[in-house]
Amino acid sequence: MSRPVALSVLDLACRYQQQPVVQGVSFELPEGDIACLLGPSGCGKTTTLRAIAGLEPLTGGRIQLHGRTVSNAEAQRPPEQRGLGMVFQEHALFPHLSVGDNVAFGLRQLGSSARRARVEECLALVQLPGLARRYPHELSGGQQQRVALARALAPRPALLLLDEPFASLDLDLRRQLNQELRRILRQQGMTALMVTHDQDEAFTMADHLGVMRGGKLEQWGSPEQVYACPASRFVAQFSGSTNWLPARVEAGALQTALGPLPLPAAALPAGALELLVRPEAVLLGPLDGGQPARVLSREFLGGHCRYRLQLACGTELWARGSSGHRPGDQLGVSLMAAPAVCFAAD
Ligand SMILES: Nc1ncnc2c1ncn2[C@@H]1O[C@H](COP(=O)(O)OP(=O)(O)OP(=O)(O)O)[C@@H](O)[C@H]1O
Repeated sequence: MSRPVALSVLDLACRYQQQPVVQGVSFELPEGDIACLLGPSGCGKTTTLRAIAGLEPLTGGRIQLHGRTVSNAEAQRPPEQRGLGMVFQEHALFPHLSVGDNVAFGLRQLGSSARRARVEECLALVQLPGLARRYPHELSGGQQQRVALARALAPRPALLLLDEPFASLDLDLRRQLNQELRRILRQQGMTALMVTHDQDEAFTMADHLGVMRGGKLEQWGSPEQVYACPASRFVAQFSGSTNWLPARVEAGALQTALGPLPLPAAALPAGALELLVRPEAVLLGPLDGGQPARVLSREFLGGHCRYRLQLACGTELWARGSSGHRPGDQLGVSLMAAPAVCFAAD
């Protein structure tokens, strides 16, 4: 049975100084799921998040929380009446309040002992038990963001909005905090929408991934769908490494330098085509095991190697594989079986 929809965004449009910055954005987020909006700088991710929070007016469309409209072009409910939690990139804590008072900020409706208990519970959740008396300046950047998360979670919001919450931290700490954040959100059954421009972060966090470009949502789907079946060349490129192999429809199949492939179910654009080939879908084997290819270069990356290959027709491809090949080696190359994804040639 499908879960109720916590957040519904329908045909959202926002402008700054008459300039459209978000247009026609629509998606639904079921209760208890985590979504990420991914896209390059300036594509409208933060504006979308701020509109959901009630911090930006809409010029068109509608935002609903649990089926109730909270924003449209005519009216919007104030942010504090939306039951949302928010975590921003940095400078989120009140510097003059202790950690405990920061976390207690949204708990004024509770009695003092219930409030203290909830503060301790939330600090334990973010792995900072016993730090309630410290002040923000006595914490590391990572600890400050954990406190910001505890503060946002404390009133049990119906939806948590996160805008690049760990962007100011170094990569290892960011990875660790992302994993913890996902565990905490799951454990709490929290619905969350996070903005990021980091593809790895989006892939590890999200049940639903929205890829934005130029104020529009180019695709909304699971990370696996977005990666395997990108809706556009841009989404393909933004969601991982790509090769583009020339292809044409002939004799009821897609003809490529790596052999014929079954036609995709979706209609193909007319004219010259290019097939999306992810590097890990290029299978490397003995020369008699596929189309001949020469290794042009090899980069050792620890767990695997990245190879630049040249097919007999001159086409070059990225591939990944074990460390056993050297520049100049002749290999047999084939493609992993997967539904073909093609776009009009660039
Ligand atoms: N207050 C503002 N006034 C005018 N233009 C703005 C304002 N805020 C954002 N913009 C513009 O709106 C567009 C979308 O900005 P937004 O912050 O939503 O993008 P973003 O995808 O979140 O980018 P980033 O990843 O860099 O934060 C950009 O072109 C930006 O320059």
